[in-house]
Amino acid sequence: MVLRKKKLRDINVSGKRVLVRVDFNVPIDQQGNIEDDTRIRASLPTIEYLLDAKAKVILMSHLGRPKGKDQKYSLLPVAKRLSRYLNKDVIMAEDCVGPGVKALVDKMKEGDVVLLENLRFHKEEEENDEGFARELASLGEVYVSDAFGTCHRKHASVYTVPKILKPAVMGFLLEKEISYFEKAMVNPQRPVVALLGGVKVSSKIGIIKNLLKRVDKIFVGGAMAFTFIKAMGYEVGSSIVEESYLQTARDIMEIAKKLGVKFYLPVDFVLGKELSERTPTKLVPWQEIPQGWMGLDIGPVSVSLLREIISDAQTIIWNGPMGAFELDRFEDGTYETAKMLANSSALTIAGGGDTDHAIHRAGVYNSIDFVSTGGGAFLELLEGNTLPCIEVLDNLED
Ligand SMILES: Nc1ncnc2c1ncn2[C@@H]1O[C@H](COP(=O)(O)OP(=O)(O)O)[C@@H](O)[C@H]1O
Ligand SMILES: O=C(OP(=O)(O)O)[C@H](O)COP(=O)(O)O
Repeated sequence: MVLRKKKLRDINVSGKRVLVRVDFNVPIDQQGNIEDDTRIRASLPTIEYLLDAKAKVILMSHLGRPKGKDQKYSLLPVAKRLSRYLNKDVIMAEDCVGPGVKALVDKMKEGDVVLLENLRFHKEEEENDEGFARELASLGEVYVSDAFGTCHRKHASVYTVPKILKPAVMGFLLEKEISYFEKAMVNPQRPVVALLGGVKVSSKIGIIKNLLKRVDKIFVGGAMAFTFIKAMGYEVGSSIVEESYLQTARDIMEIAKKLGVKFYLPVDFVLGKELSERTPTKLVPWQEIPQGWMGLDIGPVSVSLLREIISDAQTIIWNGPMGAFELDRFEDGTYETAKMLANSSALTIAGGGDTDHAIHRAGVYNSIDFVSTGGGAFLELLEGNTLPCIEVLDNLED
């Protein structure tokens, strides 16, 4: 992955219709209130730059996974929020393609902002339909990609439009995501420490294997730890275990040893009888989990161990909660991890949908160097995969 030679600052956008693919896929509650607008704020530098440069800004995004035109998934609440941040009108288009939209963008003036309606109201978006991509492309004179969270999807607006509409460049958010990722994974300051959590070894196996090649130390917490502990022959009570991954877990520990990567597991756990707020709890060392109890968070000694592990780190990468943090009784391990990163002088990078959520809830979002706006896209990068929509931009002729 390379940062393309031609950047947003290098092209002339003054007076031009600039079609910007953003990821405004934000959580919205039943009453239409935006629960977390991080992704909207993350694209403000690109939008504000374009407005300062006197462009006509046409924004497009998907929201959720609607089946057809379901107004529950309208981007109208996003237009209202954006309007507050920009302190100017954001004109909500009735659709994202069609004669009405064409007429609307044709009469835009410099400094106008139009938000197209949810791209996924048309199945052609996810089908990566070329005709649909051409219709979208015809709305602009310049293309800017700022939708990092969607870059792992080969969808029309983010994968095919940049092949049609030139010049096509990355927005500032995309550049920032890539440059932080490269600082952590390609040319990192060492020692590099990876902290992993979450539930399934099966879904993180590619990430663990890729990280083993790149980091100096790795700590595996969350429910994943129990597959490793069981693989070593210990009792884990009714904790979540992936029985079919026990050998994989042994292989991973063996690879770590061969590569000289220090591999750590939690040394104590907060247990519950069940995954519920009302369950009784118990704190035990890792080798003493009784029958009928499940590990739902890492304990305080594990938190101290983590503090020790990261004490000399120059780079820390975190993905996956250390426990079932959605329940108050099992939130401490995850929140302490978040706070530790926030207080560390290392370069700290985190990502993943639940990890992002946990960092917000721990109240330390602004103290971590970089929290990726991508869930799936960030995980793909951690796994060592390239993102198709970034590759498209990398491969364009300047
Ligand atoms: N010990 C545990 N038992 C049950 N669930 C756990 C445990 N540890 C972590 N989790 C759960 O893991 C989930 C997040 O995992 P994951 O999806 O891998 O994270 P991310 O979205 O950040 O990549 C959370 O819902 C959390 O409750
Ligand atoms: O929120 C997103 O992905 P994420 O939940 O993995 O971060 C992106 O907007 C992509 O959405 P999708 O997973 O419905 O294709």
